[in-house]
Formats: sequence, structure tokens, C-alpha cells
Amino acid sequence: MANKPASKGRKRGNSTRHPGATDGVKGRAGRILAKANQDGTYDTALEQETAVLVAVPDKRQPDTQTQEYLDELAFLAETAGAKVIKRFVQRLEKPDIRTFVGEGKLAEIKAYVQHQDISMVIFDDDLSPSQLRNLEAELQVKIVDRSLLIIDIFASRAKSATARTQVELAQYQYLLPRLTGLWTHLDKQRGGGVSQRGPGETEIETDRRVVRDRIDLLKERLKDFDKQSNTQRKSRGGIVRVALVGYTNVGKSTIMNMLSRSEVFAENKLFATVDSTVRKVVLENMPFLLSDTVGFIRKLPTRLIESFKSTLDEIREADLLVHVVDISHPTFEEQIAVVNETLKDIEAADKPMLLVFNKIDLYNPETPVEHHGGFEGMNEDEDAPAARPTLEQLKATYMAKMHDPVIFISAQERENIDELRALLVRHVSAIAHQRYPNVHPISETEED
Ligand SMILES: Nc1nc2c(ncn2[C@@H]2O[C@H](COP(=O)(O)OP(=O)(O)OP(=O)(O)O)[C@@H](O)[C@H]2O)c(=O)[nH]1
Ligand SMILES: [Mg+2]
Repeated sequence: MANKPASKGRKRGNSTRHPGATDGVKGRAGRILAKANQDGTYDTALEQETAVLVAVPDKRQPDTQTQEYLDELAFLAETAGAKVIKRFVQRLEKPDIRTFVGEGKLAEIKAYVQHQDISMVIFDDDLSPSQLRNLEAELQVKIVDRSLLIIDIFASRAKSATARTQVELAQYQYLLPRLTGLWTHLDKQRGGGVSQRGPGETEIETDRRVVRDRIDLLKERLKDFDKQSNTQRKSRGGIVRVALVGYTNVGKSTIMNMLSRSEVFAENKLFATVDSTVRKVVLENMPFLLSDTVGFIRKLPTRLIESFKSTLDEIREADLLVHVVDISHPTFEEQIAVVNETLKDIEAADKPMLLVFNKIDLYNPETPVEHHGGFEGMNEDEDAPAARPTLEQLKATYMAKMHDPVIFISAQERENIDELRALLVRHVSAIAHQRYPNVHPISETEED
């Protein structure tokens, strides 16, 4: 499958490549933290990589929020297999155009990285190609930005041919604008070859062409997958389609498993699900298709959204969305907003929706809120801890404020699950009756 160009005599680094990566652009479209096996599967990194995180919030962003964003970045890094050793924060009106952080902070990070033998520096934002280059040259370690980290996790999780192709497309699209001569110093470091030189402009041009060709090929391949899945979807007939959507790690797969008694991979890591899974569920004689989809996250790279079009079609074509929220998460309100924004981006925002607040077993009003703007009525810009509302207060607030139906459950502790089922049946039936006014639900015996 690989479209391998003749090597230009440049020495190969460690083969941390995506199976489809081209030799000419070695390593760059590969996983940053894990090695691809011969069979195309991935091992987690053999030696644990150590990382420092860097955030450059603007001056108005409260500290607690910065820390929460960094908590999430640390969780992402951990999911990708790296151990976070330290966090650096620099408040700036706007990031430095050349090196993202200012000169002094850069020197501080450099000293730390060298002294502690850190293997990578992870930025909570996306870096421009030139910032990335300058930082690599300056810090002499792997530089990872938020997009690359997320794409890397997706790469380790994607199982189906479609998801793998989508990830590979995202990898090459990320890589293309970043192909420049200065990339090679890292390989020099790794390989240590004395005679290594950076590639000349011609080689870079060749690399770019190879990558562009690859992108075209992957897009073509995805079109074919699209055709196949369109046919598949048509063959599903007029059965009502429900999609579980939500921020990553909120419990979508757990709910899917519970409702469909299937075994979808659920785990306390970000992006446990990258492939979408569709199951037929029958509740109270009402059949419908339930799909579990990839979780959303703050600053999900748009490229990734674009390349995951086929996966996101499950959401786009659903009749009903079940928006799952982790109510125990300190920033759950922001997560709701991120999900709604992403739904808008993929043009799926105007669908009927049920809002399911999950993990009520973990919700504890005693835990002080140590961040800004988590709840109704809190001062958005106050850093001072405030009391959390009780679950009852939250329920009352949300029932009153949302125009979508709202339900509070614990998928893990099986709390309020019958109510969730009843709510689903009610809404699915309404859609089915609207579609086929004269057809009554099938009985269990007729099913299948
Ligand atoms: N305490 C508690 N944990 C839960 C509940 N529901 C799910 N979890 C846990 O939350 C973690 C994430 O659950 P998943 O079902 O994988 O979440 P997801 O939304 O599918 O996540 P992604 O696929 O990564 O987007 C797992 O460790 C679950 O066991 C719940 O009601 N209470
Ligand atoms: Mg999942």
C-alpha cells in the first residue's frame, strides 16, 4: 500500500513511522510515541518518554482555567504514553511569533529540558510551521503541539480501515506545511551520523510532491469507503438512527455497552473510541440503530474533523443525538459548549437532542470548585473557590434552562437507567411514527 519513493540517501531515523509513511518524509507522518509493528498494529512506547507542558494563556485567563487546560493536556500526553514531569506557563498578550514563548521562558525551558533529560516539549496550542522549526532548533528535542498529540492518539486507536485511512490523511495534512529543510537536525541527533546534512530544496520539493500524492490517494480511498458506507446505510432502511455524542471520556461507550449489551472498548483514557460502532437496539419492541462515536475535545484540529468525515457522517445522519455529559468534571459546562460548537462545525447542530448527565455517582458538592465559571451564577472571572450546587439544584437549573430533554444517570452504578430507556423509547417512537404513521412497532418475535 505504501507509495514509496526512492530514498534520497538520507539516513532513516528510528522507525516510528506510520505503516503508510513514505520513506522520503520518514518519521514525520508516523506516531510520535509508539512504533508501528509489521502487521500495522502499534505497541505503546517501549521506553516511557518524558515530557514538559507549555501553555501561553492570555493575560485575562484565570490561573485555575489554565491549570485545567493543562490537566487535560497532561491527560492527553498520558493517554499517548508520555510521562509529564513539569508544566511551564507564560502569560502573554499574544504568543511570540518566532518561538511561541518569550526569550527568557525559552531559556528556562531549555535549561530544564537539558538538565532533566526530557524527551519532548508539548504545547497546549498549535504552533505555526516556523515556530515549530525554531523551537526544535532551539530546544533540540521533539516538539509536539496539541494537534499532533491528538492525531497521534487517534493513530494508536484507529482500528478499522476507514479510521486508519482518516488518521493517515490527517497525519499527512499536518505534515505538508511543515516539510522544510530544518527538520533534519532531530534525525541528526537520533542517528548521530556525522555526514548528515539537511536536505536541499529539491529534496523538500520531492517530499512535498510525495505527500501531496499520498493525500490525494487517501482522499480517493476515503471516497470509496464513503460509497460503501452509503450503500450500507441505505440497506439499513428507514430504521431510526440514534448517535451518542459528547466530550471525550464522558461515558458514551459505557452507555452504548449498557444499552446494546455489546462490548465496545471503554476506558479511562481520552479517545478510547475512534472508530464508530453501530448496534441495533430493541427497547420495548422499538428497534433503532445506536452508534457510538469519537469523542470531541477543546481545540479539536479542524483537519482531523475534516478527515474524519466518514466517521462523523454517523452523527450527521442521525435522527436523534444523545449528548452525554460528565457532570463530575469540573469544566462540564465548557465541555457542553465545545460539543455544541463542534456539532455546529459539522452541521449537525439542529437535530433533536437528549442531554444525558452521566457519572452522578462521582458528583460531589463538597468538592470545592477551584476554577472559573463552572456553574450558573458564578463569577466568570473570579479565581476564588465557590461552593458547588447540590445535584438537586443542578437538576432544577438544567431542567429549567435547557429546551432539550434532560436526564441524570450513572451508567456505571446503573442509576436511572430505566428512565433513560423510557426517554429513548419515547423519542425514538415519536420519530418512527412521524416517519411511518401507519406502522406499529414490531413485536419481539418478528424482530430479526
Ligand atoms: N464513576 C463513573 N464512571 C463512569 C461512568 N460511566 C463511565 N465511566 C467511566 O468513565 C471512563 C470513560 O468511559 P467511556 O465509556 O470509555 O467514555 P467515552 O465517552 O466512550 O470516551 P471516548 O471514547 O474516549 O470519547 C471509563 O473509565 C468508564 O468506566 C459513571 O456513570 N460513573
Ligand atoms: Mg468511547
